Amino acid sequence: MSIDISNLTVTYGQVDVISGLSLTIPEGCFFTLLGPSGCGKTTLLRTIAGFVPAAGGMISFSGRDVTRLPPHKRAIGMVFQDYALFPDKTVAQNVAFGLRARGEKRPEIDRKVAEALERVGLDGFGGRHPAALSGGQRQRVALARALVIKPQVLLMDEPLSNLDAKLRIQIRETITELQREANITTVFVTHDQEEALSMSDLIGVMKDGAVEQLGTPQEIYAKPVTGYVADFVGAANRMKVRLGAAESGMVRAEFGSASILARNALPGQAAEGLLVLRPEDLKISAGQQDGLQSLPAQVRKRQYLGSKTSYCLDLGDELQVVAELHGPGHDGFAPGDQVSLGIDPDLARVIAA
Ligand SMILES: Nc1ncnc2c1ncn2[C@@H]1O[C@H](COP(=O)(O)OP(=O)(O)OP(=O)(O)O)[C@@H](O)[C@H]1O
Repeated sequence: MSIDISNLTVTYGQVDVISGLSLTIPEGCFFTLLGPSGCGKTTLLRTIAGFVPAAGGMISFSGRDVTRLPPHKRAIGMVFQDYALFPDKTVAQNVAFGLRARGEKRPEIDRKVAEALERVGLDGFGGRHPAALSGGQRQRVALARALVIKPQVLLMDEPLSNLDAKLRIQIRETITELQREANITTVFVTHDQEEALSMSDLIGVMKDGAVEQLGTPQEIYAKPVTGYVADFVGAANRMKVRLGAAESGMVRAEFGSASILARNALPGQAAEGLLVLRPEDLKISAGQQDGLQSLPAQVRKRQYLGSKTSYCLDLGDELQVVAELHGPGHDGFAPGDQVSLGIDPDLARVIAA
């Protein structure tokens, strides 16, 4: 099923939380809504599910208008942050719930429940109650319950947030494996950029009830179109720059008394822009580096992080950037050192200010 959202408006009281949002999620896609608390991710997900009514616009699943349908008629499976299991039912009864509601027969239910539990790695746990399970196991039960009804669309609202870091990575893998196996169109809500980047086919970065940028994880990370996206996904140095002459996709970005060539990712002609430099794309050396543009800099602070070292560098004119070095000798510079900051013009981008 593809999901088509067109001109959607969602209102709480008098306030439009989502206004005129349009979005297409292709069939089989693992789609993530990523954004900070309060940007409207959950509201959009719950509107797709049918728990929150649309005040305007249309939602359709592969061409079928579902805007006015209640959740149980939308063929969706849903997984919540707090698991939402029935505490007085066993694991097997929890997973069987949707099949029972559909009036399926006992042997068929037992077979499907056993198969679903096996797929999420909970073979033999059917007789336990949720209270006798760990958080990760509970979320696996919730996943089995959502998938056992063979939904056309899987909707997940921060399903990993209550789990510790190690479990989160394990369940992340379980979810993506099951999603790929069933090729089920999935909408996943998170505020965690690592989850979004590692799991998704497509990410919609949300801000104030709108999708600010839609793209693959690689596009969102390497080619953010606004400062908001650059800042929210990964760390980024952002600098207001004046723009000099543009030439074949490149533009001269001027700041303080220095300037560099950078990729021009601005939609039109502009006098100003925002230069975005990822810390890991910057190089530091004692002298000029081949093929890179060099700026004189002084090490202000150094933070040793084991696999890498993060340096805060003064560029003069009260400008600072953070550069991260990896590989042998990454901690080889000290505060006060005069260095050369190397910038690859292809990895420096100017976007709208
Ligand atoms: N039932 C409600 N009544 C009124 N306002 C609401 C209601 N639910 C959410 N809101 C408001 O709508 C906006 C979007 O909330 P939503 O829960 O969709 O954001 P979110 O991005 O999912 O945030 P979080 O990550 O914190 O869950 C917020 O400003 C929130 O305060």
